[in-house]
Amino acid sequence: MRLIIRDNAVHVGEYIGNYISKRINDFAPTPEKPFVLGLPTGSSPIPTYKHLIKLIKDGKLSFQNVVTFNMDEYVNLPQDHPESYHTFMFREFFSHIDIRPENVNILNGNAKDLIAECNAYEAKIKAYGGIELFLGGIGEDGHIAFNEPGSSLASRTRIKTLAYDTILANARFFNNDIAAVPRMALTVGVATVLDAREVIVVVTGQRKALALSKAIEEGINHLWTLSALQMHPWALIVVDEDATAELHVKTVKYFKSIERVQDEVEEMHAKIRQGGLHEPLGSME
Ligand SMILES: N[C@@H]1[C@@H](O)[C@H](O)[C@@H](COP(=O)(O)O)O[C@@H]1O
Repeated sequence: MRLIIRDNAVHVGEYIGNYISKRINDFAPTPEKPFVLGLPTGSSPIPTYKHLIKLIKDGKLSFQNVVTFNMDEYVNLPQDHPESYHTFMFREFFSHIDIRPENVNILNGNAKDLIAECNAYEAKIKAYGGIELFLGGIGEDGHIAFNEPGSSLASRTRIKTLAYDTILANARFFNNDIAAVPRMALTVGVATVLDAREVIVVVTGQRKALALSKAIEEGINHLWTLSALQMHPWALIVVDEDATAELHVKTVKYFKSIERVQDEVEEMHAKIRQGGLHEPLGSME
């Protein structure tokens, strides 16, 4: 695992946006071989979406041959509700870029058969040959997607009851009315995320600092589901200075020191990928 630290949330967004852009451009996707990208909602990825939109508008990147799978969606919230993740994704990202609508995949929280919906989502990801890069965010309790504390680390796409902490945290999007926040969501599982060939997680703000330290300085634990990333061979967490507040100075210094050789390692892997080898060599760190 690598940890990249930037001054603030905007610089985090620029870093991740540039990183994703380079990965897509190096992959050179085509309609037959699209780049499959997993995406999150939440306020943390907004600077990344803003930067990707800029790169696309500047002609440096295209989403014509990118297929996306979103992480989660509320259950029983109308698709056109201002706080549905469908609405969020089109408002913050998709309606500003050149993605084909048929390449956008978001779980349908209003499906008649929610279990069939989740199983079909997993099957569709598999049919595309898996996710190349999954971008994620975390909740204050360390959840990734909606994999709340106690989620199985082997979990797949399924229905989840939201933790009270998450309902409280998300009430800000529903006029601070706790009763208006959906109680359930459909979410990809921890194992669905770990199956991606590469995972990048954005963590910004001091309110995420405890979750970050639990996830990277302690052992793998289902109470902090982000910690499962320790099992992934190609994981990157990009954070701002505020999010490092609970980390040991030694941890911060270590990750800053290994960033110095990162460009060299990246170049080497880009060459390998261009040579047709899509499996990373060993692990990133
Ligand atoms: N299901 C989403 C998560 O995928 C997201 O990571 C989290 C953080 O949101 P924010 O970035 O606004 O703190 O919100 C929700 O719980």
